[in-house]
Amino acid sequence: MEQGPRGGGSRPAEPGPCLSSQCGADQAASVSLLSAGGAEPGSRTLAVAAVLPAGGCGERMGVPTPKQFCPVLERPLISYTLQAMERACWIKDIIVVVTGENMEAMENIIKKYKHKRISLVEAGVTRHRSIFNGLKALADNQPNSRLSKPEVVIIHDAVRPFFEEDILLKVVTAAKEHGAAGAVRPLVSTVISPSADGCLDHSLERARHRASEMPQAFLFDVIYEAYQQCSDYDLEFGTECLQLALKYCHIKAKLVEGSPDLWKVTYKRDLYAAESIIKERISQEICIVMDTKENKEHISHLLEEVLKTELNHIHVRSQALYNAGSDIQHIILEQCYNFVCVNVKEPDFQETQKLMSMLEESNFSILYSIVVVSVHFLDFKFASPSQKMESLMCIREFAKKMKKRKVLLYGLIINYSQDEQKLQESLRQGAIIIAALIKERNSALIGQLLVA
Ligand SMILES: Nc1ccn([C@@H]2O[C@H](COP(=O)(O)OP(=O)(O)OP(=O)(O)O)[C@@H](O)[C@H]2O)c(=O)n1
Ligand SMILES: O=C(CO)[C@H](O)[C@H](O)COP(=O)(O)O
Repeated sequence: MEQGPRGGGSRPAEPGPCLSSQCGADQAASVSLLSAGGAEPGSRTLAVAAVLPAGGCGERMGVPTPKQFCPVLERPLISYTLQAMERACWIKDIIVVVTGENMEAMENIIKKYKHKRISLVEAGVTRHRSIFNGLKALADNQPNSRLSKPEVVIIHDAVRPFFEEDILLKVVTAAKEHGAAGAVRPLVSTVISPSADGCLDHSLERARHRASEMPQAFLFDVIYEAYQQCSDYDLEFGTECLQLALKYCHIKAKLVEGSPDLWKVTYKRDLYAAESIIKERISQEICIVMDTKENKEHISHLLEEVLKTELNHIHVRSQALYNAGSDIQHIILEQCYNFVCVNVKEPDFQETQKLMSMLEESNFSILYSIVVVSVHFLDFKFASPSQKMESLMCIREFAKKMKKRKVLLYGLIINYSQDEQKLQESLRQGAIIIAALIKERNSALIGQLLVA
């Protein structure tokens, strides 16, 4: 059964050229055609839409939830794909094709993560049938549709969350010129052909073949015509849209080399790989929140210096607590989801509490959990870490409360020794613990007090 498109977002008011990935979701709705050297001044704009098949059941994943809805860092996989697609503000409409039974779940995801420009269409029983349904929704003369036919359509699997705007631009530009285009990768394994008795018949020369990945893009009229003409056999068993354009419209697709991250999440191990990639990406920035920015001898600055040297692949910046409020939103918008809050004043937990209130007021990230490491100093020669721990026990309850608001809060006590060498050693140990907490984002460890 098919269903007409259900709008999940609003259409941009005025189409206009926009090539920056920074532009807002509602800003522009068309892309200037690119030459090899960049945007052609004065070139006319191109209406582009995208169809994302998301109507599969993920049999090979072997879990009850279809893989596109499986949580990765507590957020459904498909939300990452939509976020990546939305970054291309020149894509006018994004058609997500889902089964009737998952329609409501999809609507909730769109609402929760504030996805824009999305319309939902009901899936077919195979991937090709789902894509065809998505294309039908974009074709002319659809009753009660707010969608209009694009010149170029991108087709991209909902379960390929990692792609940059650059590859979208490349396939769209090539599709405009050649009629069809798709991302490809070198083969990892050699492809062999078995004979009926299960023995090797022949093997293909690996260097002469490519793995077909996504995204792909087509002149809309070409791919729509191909789907209208193709046989039931193609719709049932076909796996390659570029082949349909060749077979039915005699269009030879341009092949564009893509990045290794374009792979399709298929097996359970792919979910672990996806999680690692996302963790790696969001652990690249740390903001140290301290009570002062001036005194370079201050312990906060010593910690900042050690973090910079020990974690040299991570960008470390600092922010004075007294005026952090207005800047927190900005810091998160700049893709920083990690804060180290240095507590030097009494009572013990004051600075961290202040940072938490600021985070709450700033209506923080809806996309990723934020890690906050609450750092406390103590000279172990004069007081034992267990004494300090007692005074910091409130962190447990506080961490539980903040977890509900997508903040992962951990505590860290660092030995503030008068001995320069010992101090450097515990600061180094502290930096290693901070890096591990940020990298792992382990919710089982929230509210724990670690000692360096
Ligand atoms: N009837 C179908 C089947 C698949 N897809 C979508 O096509 C993409 C790529 O297909 P695939 O990886 O094969 O997904 P599944 O069919 O879900 O996986 P499996 O083959 O393991 O069951 C996925 O986003 C999937 O949701 C679809 O929209 N409609
Ligand atoms: O790579 C692709 C097209 O080039 C498709 O993602 C792939 O063929 C889908 O096939 P299947 O649904 O059987 O995994």
